[in-house]
Amino acid sequence: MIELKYMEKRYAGSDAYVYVRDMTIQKGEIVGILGENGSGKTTLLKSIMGIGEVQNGSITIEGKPASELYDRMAFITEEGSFFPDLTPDEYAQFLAGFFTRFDRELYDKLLKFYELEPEDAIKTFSKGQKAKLEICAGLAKKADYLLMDEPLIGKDMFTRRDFFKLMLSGLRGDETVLFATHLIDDVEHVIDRAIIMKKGRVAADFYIDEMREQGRTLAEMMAEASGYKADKYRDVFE
Ligand SMILES: Nc1ncnc2c1ncn2[C@@H]1O[C@H](COP(=O)(O)OP(=O)(O)OP(=O)(O)O)[C@@H](O)[C@H]1O
Repeated sequence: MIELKYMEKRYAGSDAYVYVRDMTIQKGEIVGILGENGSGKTTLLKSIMGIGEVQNGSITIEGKPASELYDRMAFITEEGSFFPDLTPDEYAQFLAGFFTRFDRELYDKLLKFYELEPEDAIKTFSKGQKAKLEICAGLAKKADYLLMDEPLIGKDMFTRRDFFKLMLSGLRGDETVLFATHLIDDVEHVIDRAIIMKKGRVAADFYIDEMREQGRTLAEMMAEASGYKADKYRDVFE
């Protein structure tokens, strides 16, 4: 279980402010963290991972700080956590030494699936290939808490589809998955719950089953929670 209470995050030299009063994410939930650009999705995920200091409040995972559970947590981001001079093979050796559950066999199978060359320097990979490597590493960590920040951005349609199939097939069922994305059509059928951020606050938090029972779609919920106005663009021309 992930618990946040009165979390306040400010960045030096910026007015940005992310505040979460009370949020509990149960074990086994697959949660979409949604919201417009700059709404606080990455800040929320990084704070849960214990990356960067939060000024106030508490964030615990199973009652402990993230630093005590590092080898049961994985964070897949666009930025990547690999060292560019290493090869995927060398990167795996590093990961195996650091993450006790690292599954080398799965990692190698994923590399093969994504057609990534284990002996080439990572710095020679394209952006998409680097992101795929990050997915291989993240999934092979066999983490209980899998946090992902836009792992699908810039990926072609087939890569996105495969990603969900790979991720969901590899889960045991008790992992907690947090998924920050703008690709709501892709995640609507994958997530159990949606948390919509707006200007650093939680604007909506609901279960997808309840949403469907009300005959609503994620796109509608997003537009409502974000206060999106379809004709706002006209202001530019007035
Ligand atoms: N390193 C930083 N220094 C200063 N301000 C920051 C920093 N990182 C984020 N912010 C600010 O914090 C707010 C939340 O940013 P965050 O990256 O969490 O949003 P996001 O929802 O992930 O956005 P996007 O969808 O564009 O990736 C924004 O106003 C942003 O400008």
